[in-house]
Amino acid sequence: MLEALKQQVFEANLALPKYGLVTFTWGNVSGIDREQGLVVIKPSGVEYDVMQAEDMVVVDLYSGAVVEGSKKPSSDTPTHLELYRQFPQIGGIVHTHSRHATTWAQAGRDLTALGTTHADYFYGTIPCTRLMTDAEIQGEYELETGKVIVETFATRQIQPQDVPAVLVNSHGPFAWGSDPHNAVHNAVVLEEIAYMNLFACQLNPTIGAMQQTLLDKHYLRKHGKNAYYGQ
Ligand SMILES: O=C(CO)[C@@H](O)[C@H](O)COP(=O)(O)O
Repeated sequence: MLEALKQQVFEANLALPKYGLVTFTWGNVSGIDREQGLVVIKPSGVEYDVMQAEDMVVVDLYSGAVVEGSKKPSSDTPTHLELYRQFPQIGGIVHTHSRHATTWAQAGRDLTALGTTHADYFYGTIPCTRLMTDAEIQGEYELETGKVIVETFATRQIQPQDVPAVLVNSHGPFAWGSDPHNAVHNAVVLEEIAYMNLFACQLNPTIGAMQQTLLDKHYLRKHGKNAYYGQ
């Protein structure tokens, strides 16, 4: 069942160490079959260099129950599932601890759009969430992490298809896209932007957001008026 999606998710997970986004077994990528209401995700704690496509775990979008696979699904599975349920346009999600994006997340700082590299992929600020409460952390932590991401986009009126990434405060980045490969692509660009912003802000501490006209030009020429993955 879902062999093609398992292969896609497997290859997307292998791209994380390839692009230097993870160390050890950190990070995870998932994909979704919305017709069947099933999510395929990386197994928990498995080294990338021994991982196989058949190790991918299939879980139910709504219950989170494992419907196929012998290994434990990623510890971040409830976060992925909440994002799929609340962001119906996305087809793939990636979580990493890529060092520069995680640095901004630990600092509790948004990634402001400072240049066209950002504008080509993200239509404005990439938000950092609020700190989670003790109750959220001590409760269903991973589910609550997903909820605080959704809350951030709702309260700041940011469309997830226009800004396919977030920094979870004190934790790290999540990125998403039309499929697992696209989600990883966005995660790689996010890390590049985090790296460049770090030095741009040091070189010019008073730097502000880029011109709206330039942001519009670069994002809309690539993604179109619907701003939905290049439509
Ligand atoms: O967020 C984290 C750790 O803080 C994750 O990146 C884990 O390190 C990955 O766990 P598994 O996917 O292997 O369960």
